[in-house]
Amino acid sequence: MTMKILYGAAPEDVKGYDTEQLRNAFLITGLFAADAVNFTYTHVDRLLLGGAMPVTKSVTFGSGAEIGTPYLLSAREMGIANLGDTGTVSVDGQSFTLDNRDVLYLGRGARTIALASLSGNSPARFYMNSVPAGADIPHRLIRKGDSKPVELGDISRSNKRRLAMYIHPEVAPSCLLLMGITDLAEGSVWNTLPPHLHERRMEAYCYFDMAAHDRIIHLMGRPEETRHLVVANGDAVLSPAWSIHMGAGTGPYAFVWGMTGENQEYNDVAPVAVAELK
Ligand SMILES: O=C(O)C(=O)C[C@H](O)C(=O)CO
Ligand SMILES: [Zn+2]
Repeated sequence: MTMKILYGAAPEDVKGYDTEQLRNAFLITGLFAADAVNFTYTHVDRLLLGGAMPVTKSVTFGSGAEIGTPYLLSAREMGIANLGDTGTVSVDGQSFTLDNRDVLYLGRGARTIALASLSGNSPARFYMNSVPAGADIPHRLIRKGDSKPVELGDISRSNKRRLAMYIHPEVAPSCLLLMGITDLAEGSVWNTLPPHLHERRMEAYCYFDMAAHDRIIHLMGRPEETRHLVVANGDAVLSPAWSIHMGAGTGPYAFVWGMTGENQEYNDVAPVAVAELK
């Protein structure tokens, strides 16, 4: 298991960042390496995010040595989304089978977590978000069919998409983690219109189901001074509370969004008109 640390950055820092500094601070790559578990610990609301792609063997994690607790989830909850083919997650002897776009909620107190693919030829790709938790909530598998769909956008504006809420008070409660998956309609390229800020929550996106040659142009920053990140398949971006987020792809894509902060009010956002962006 690897654990990289990101400290985050303030808007004033970003004013002077070149491309490499911006990417180092906000872009997380290499999450899905074969037979590895790669985590990034961020000081942005202490969101921990990670990826694992078991191919020839199962991979295990759960030690809290890196974060100063007996187990990684001694004081945390976690969402695990399967972005690949079928796989299993075994938690302290309890086994869950996750098909593509199923999400497993792990409550505080889980100790040893083993991840495996049904077939190494078409592996599972487990994407994980974890945040500090203040209560014990039972582990729960949320299948794609159990998620709450929300239709957004308009095909004539190239931004039609279906957002599916998984870890959300109306679907599967958690302490402060929110997690869902947004799929773009065929021919649509734009996500998250209108762009917005949510001062009370940070967010992370993981873009997936992209062709190797495609890229997402992910927009971030203060509305009056935006920046962009060029993002490849399987990469994640951090969106601090002060940053807008939206993006467009050069081909088909989907993304997992995860949030944490003061509340779980999905609609507690301040939209920004596109015409106000600079
Ligand atoms: O396409 C969208 O719109 C989204 O998926 C938006 C994210 O869910 C989001 O930014 C939530 O705050
Ligand atoms: Zn948002």
